[in-house]
Amino acid sequence: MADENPAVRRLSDWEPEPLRDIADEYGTPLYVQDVGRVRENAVRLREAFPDADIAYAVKANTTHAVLSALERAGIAAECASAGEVQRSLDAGFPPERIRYTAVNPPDVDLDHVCALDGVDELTITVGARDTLDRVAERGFDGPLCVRVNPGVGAGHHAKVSTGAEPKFGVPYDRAADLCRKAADRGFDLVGVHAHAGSGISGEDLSAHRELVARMGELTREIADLDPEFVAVGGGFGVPYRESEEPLDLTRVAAATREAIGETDARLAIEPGRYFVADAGVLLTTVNTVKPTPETTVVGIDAGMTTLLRPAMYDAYHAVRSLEPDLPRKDPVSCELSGPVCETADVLGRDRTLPDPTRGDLLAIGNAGAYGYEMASTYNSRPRPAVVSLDGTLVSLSVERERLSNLTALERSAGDSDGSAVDGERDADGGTNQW
Ligand SMILES: Cc1ncc(COP(=O)(O)O)c(C=O)c1O
Ligand SMILES: N[C@@H](CCCC[NH3+])C(=O)O
Repeated sequence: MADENPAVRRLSDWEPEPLRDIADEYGTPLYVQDVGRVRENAVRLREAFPDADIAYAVKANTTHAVLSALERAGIAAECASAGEVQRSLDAGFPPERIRYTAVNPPDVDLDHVCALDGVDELTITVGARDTLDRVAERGFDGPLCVRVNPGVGAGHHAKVSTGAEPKFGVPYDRAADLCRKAADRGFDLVGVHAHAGSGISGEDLSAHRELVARMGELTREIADLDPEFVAVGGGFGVPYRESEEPLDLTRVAAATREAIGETDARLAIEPGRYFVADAGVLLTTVNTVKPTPETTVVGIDAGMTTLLRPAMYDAYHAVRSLEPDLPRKDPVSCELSGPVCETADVLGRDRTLPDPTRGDLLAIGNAGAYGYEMASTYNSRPRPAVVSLDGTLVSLSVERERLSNLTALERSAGDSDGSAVDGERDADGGTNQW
């Protein structure tokens, strides 16, 4: 019998017909996110970490459908900005299930979060003494967590290895002191937090173990402060290549429990990618086929502004034609090039496609995490639409951006009628972002 909740959903596992119908109806480029698969990923995380507090790192995919599904599944929300906090509240997360991990937070973010109804139930994680002072200035007296720089980083690329970057968290050997000072100042110190980086593979868990061991040690050092939880971040990788094996979550959980050692604090984890990556595909249409001496260039309507990961991290995403098996000529090796005027605008090199032809529909795999979230409007390219899939239910989650949206915020000198517009300084000198 087929496994009802397999550890990975590969691009080849997606049924082509429903995706073709969705592309016909909504056009391309288009992200399709299967909310049912997001729930399955949540179930496997729960089974592997039955005693842990599990949060979803919202930055991976903030679509309302994803957030509300995870809220209903009882998962918490880990947020990197006031915008993510607001989206989580809008999706129904109660403040007590929201953790705001503030990294060099702009004033507007702290102003917004600290003025929210129920802010005294929401946990703010601070990674600098300055941030502690700034939340105190705003009267925050809710649950507080200290982000620690564990000095151990990991991840699929140097640009996503955070654990040893000075930007993130209080240096490990000063963390206990900051926790004590916070408690002395009357803060409700509920936990400590660290995150090694993103895309940790099962092949080498040594960095993860080391980070967890250090956090266990720190938790014992401040045991007299009674921390409720020790958060060891997210970063669980997913297989992007069809040949890669999925992460063995049970093994990761066992390694985590062993490394953390004795503590009364609850373990907390906050994966992002793991919940959503294999639940999403990006659909794109071939618009140009150009044989060259080096390769066949296959021009598509998605590019680095739609899916930034290949340009930014040299990330690999599987590609597949969704065309029916017509009699086609031999498969060809090709380069998938986007419409953006940048050399980096290539979503895949040395890929084999069956006789690519103008109008073909292609699917790009594992696009559910950090896909739409990192889309931009560079080259004045409107961002794509997002459709959610839940069983047989298909619904539009995010409308396709239009050219008129791109210019909607523009002002010309002399346009102003003297009234305040968003982005101008308001009366007390702040900039209004809401
Ligand atoms: C603090 C923090 N927590 C969690 C995550 C989620 O990482 P991932 O999506 O790799 O699980 C990130 C992103 O790397 C992060 O910065
Ligand atoms: N955006 C990165 C991962 C997240 C890093 C955030 N700390 C990626 O697409 O792999």
